[in-house]
Amino acid sequence: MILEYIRYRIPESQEGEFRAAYERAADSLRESPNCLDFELSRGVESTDQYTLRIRWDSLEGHLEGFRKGELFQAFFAQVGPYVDAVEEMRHYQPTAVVGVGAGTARPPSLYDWAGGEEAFERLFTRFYETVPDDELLAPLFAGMNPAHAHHVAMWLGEVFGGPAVYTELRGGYENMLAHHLGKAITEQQRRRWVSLLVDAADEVGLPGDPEFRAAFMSYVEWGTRIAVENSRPDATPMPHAPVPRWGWGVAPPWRP
Ligand code: HEM
Repeated sequence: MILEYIRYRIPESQEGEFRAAYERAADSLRESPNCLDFELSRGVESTDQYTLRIRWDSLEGHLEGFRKGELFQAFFAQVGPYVDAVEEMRHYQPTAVVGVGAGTARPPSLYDWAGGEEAFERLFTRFYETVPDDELLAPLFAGMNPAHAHHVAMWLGEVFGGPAVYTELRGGYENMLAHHLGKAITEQQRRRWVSLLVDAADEVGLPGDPEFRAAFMSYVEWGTRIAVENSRPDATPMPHAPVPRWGWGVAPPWRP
C-alpha cells in the first residue's frame, strides 16, 4: 500500500469549479481497482489549500495500473486544468506508527466479552465432559489427549481476540489441522459437536446476548464445516494459514 498526496493552492474565485471538477474526477478513482480509498480536504487555517490523499494498492498499481489505463484519461480531463496549482505531488510509504484513538469507539474483543481465558476453559471442560456419553462423538474422541479441552480453549481464545497462546505453545494452524486430518468427520457428527457446544455454552453461562451468540455461532459454523472438509480422506487442505481472528461482524454490541 502506498499513499499519494497532492496539494493544491486554489484561489477563491476557482474554488467552486475545482470542487465540481474533482467530484466528476472521483468516479475514475472509485472505478479503479488499484485505488483503495481517497479524500479531498480543504485547509481550515488557509482555505485556499486543498489536499488530495489517495491510498493505492502499490506504487506500481498507481503508476502502471491507473496512470497507463483508460480511467486516468477521464480523471485527467477533469483535473488537468489545475496542474499549475499543484504545490506537491508525492508518494509516501506508511510507517509502523499507526493507531486508532480512544475517540473511535470499539467494542471489546469477543474474548474479553466472553470473560477471557477462564470462560473458554469452563466451556470446553464442560463440553468434553459430555462427549464420552454421546454415541456419535465418543468413538472419535476415544483416545483423546487429557489436555484436549485446554488446547481447544486456547485455540478459541486466540481466534476470538485473546493472546496468541495456541500459536506460540501448540503450533498454530498447522497443528490444529494435523489433528483433523483423516478423521472422516460426518455431517451428523459435526451437527452434534455444534449442539453439544451450544448446550455447554448455556450451562457454563457464556454471554447469551444476541450479538455475542451470533458472532460465536458464525465462527462455530465456519470452523466445524472446515473441520469436516479437512477431515475427508481425500482432502487437500491448505498446509499453512494464520489462526483466524474473529470479530463481531455486522452486529457489534454497541455503537458510537
Ligand atoms: C470450530 C470447530 C473446531 C475447532 C476450533 C477445533 C479445534 C481443534 C483443535 C485446536 C484441536 C487440536 C488440539 C490440540 O492442540 O491438542 C482439535 C483436535 C480434534 N478435533 Fe477439532 N475442532 C473443531 C471441530 C471439530 C469437529 C466438528 C470434530 C468432530 C466432530 C472435531 C474433532 C477433533 C478430534 C477428534 C481431535 C483430536 C483430539 C485428540 O485426539 O486429542 N473437531 N480440534
